[in-house]
Amino acid sequence: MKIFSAEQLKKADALTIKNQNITSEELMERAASLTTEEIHKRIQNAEIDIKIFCGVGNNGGDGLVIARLLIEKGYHVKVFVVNYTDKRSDDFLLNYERLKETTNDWPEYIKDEGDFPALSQNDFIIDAIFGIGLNRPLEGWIANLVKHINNSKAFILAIDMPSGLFLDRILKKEYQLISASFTISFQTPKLVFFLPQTMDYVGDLQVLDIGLDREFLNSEKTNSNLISKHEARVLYKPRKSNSHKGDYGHALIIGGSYGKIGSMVLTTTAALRTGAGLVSTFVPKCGYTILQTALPEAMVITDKNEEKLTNIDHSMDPSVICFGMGAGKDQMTVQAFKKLLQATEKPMLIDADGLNMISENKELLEFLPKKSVLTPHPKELERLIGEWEDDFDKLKKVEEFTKTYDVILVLKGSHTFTCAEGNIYINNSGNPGMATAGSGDVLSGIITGLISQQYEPLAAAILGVYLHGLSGDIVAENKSYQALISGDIAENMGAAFQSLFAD
Ligand SMILES: NC(=O)C1=CN([C@@H]2O[C@H](COP(=O)(O)OP(=O)(O)OC[C@H]3O[C@@H](n4cnc5c(N)ncnc54)[C@H](O)[C@@H]3O)[C@@H](O)[C@H]2O)[C@@H](O)CC1
Ligand SMILES: [K+]
Repeated sequence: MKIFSAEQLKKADALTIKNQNITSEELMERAASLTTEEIHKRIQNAEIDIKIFCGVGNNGGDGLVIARLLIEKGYHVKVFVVNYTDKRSDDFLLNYERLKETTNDWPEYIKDEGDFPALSQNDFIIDAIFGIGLNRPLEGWIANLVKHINNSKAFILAIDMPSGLFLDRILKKEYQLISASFTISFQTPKLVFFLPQTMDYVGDLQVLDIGLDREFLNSEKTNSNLISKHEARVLYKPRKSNSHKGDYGHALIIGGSYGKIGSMVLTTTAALRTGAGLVSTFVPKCGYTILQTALPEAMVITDKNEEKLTNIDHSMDPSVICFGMGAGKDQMTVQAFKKLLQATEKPMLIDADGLNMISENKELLEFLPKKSVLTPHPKELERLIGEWEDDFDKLKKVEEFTKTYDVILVLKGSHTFTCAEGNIYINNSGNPGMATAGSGDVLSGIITGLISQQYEPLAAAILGVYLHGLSGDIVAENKSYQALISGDIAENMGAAFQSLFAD
């Protein structure tokens, strides 16, 4: 699903109104009635106090329509108008009049701290103060109102987006914004819903299709995309019935050191479970028996050294090389890695200590094969590209890095971002149970397994990240977040592939 900027969303609204020959007020009614249906579905006529805070722009207008429709369904609703300016949008005014016609209980006005209502944690609060029209940080009594709402500990539903959040920048900590329990957003999600610094303010997310102009949504260019099942599915390449293992490539997985051979087992299992035709591993001698025992399907070649990699002499022509898991950073290993990079032309996958070695020996960067996939977690990324001011600055630096070295960066996190060629693909599968040792090793194996099967490295990264999350979701459903271990993610790749096409 494409992710648009505020300007693009406004353009989409305007085009929809024109092409569907409707008024902006009808579009607002549509968005708000779909939202009301969702609320009704969830709270099922519960006897709770619903308190709706409405701004005086169109986000407030949405709030007024939701209030009217909820009152018509018999809910107990109290509306507060957050009077941050004397100007009102036309659709706010129109719906203000309509609300008055529906109920004799006039909305209360909030003009300063003295007007703040008492809130209880049993209230159901709807935040319709600001949406995509916010143009400066919240200040004065409005900021205090947001603090008051957040402090209530009530359930907060944000309409379109939490008030105070910007779509294109991160505010300094001192500024207030609504910390929502749930956000219902219109048509397309917003980038800030997925950034580590802002995602917590959004709570659970639901995006409602409000029927904006299809033509615009399909043709408008954007560089951010959310990858859900539909987007992942189109990347999948079915297997021909007339095929043999040679068609699915030969993956060579290199890494491990004394005490860290387990990471190699995880990566190798994942590459096999993802469908690589052949998988060989290259490990220090101490890994031989472990890998041969754990994975009879894999071939094992060893370094001369017992405990670490010193000379990667493989004399093969693998379809893809994956390097770094558990490799350590010994100087001899750095030299072996350098030689490997110099001798490799095909895109590689580089993870863990492979990335750390590059960060500590920046001269290695110039030998990176083009289109290689690098999979750093946040600390590894920081070592690689340096510190960033905030998440937007990070994305800018990541873009520069991927363009300079012509590589694909997979930024691992609760929402993993795959970045290449100025584009961002945000993953929408996975769960907190996957924050566990070895989860990244499994991801490396999955992506390697896909590249081995002739997926383009970028497609392999996007699909691999999605399948990794999907497998984790399947495991968590059966085992809980706590009991999920990374080997389970590799073992359940079969269920993940099946689930990719199950609706
Ligand atoms: N345009 C449309 O057709 C639709 C719009 N919708 C809603 O409309 C929203 C956007 O509405 P608006 O563009 O009216 O903008 P908002 O309602 O988000 O903001 C209203 C106004 O607040 C003022 N403002 C901004 N920052 C402020 C601050 N820090 N302190 C005080 N005042 C400030 C600005 O003058 C701005 O125009 C969307 O988020 C969505 O909720 C939906 O109804 C769907 C259809
Ligand atoms: K809002």
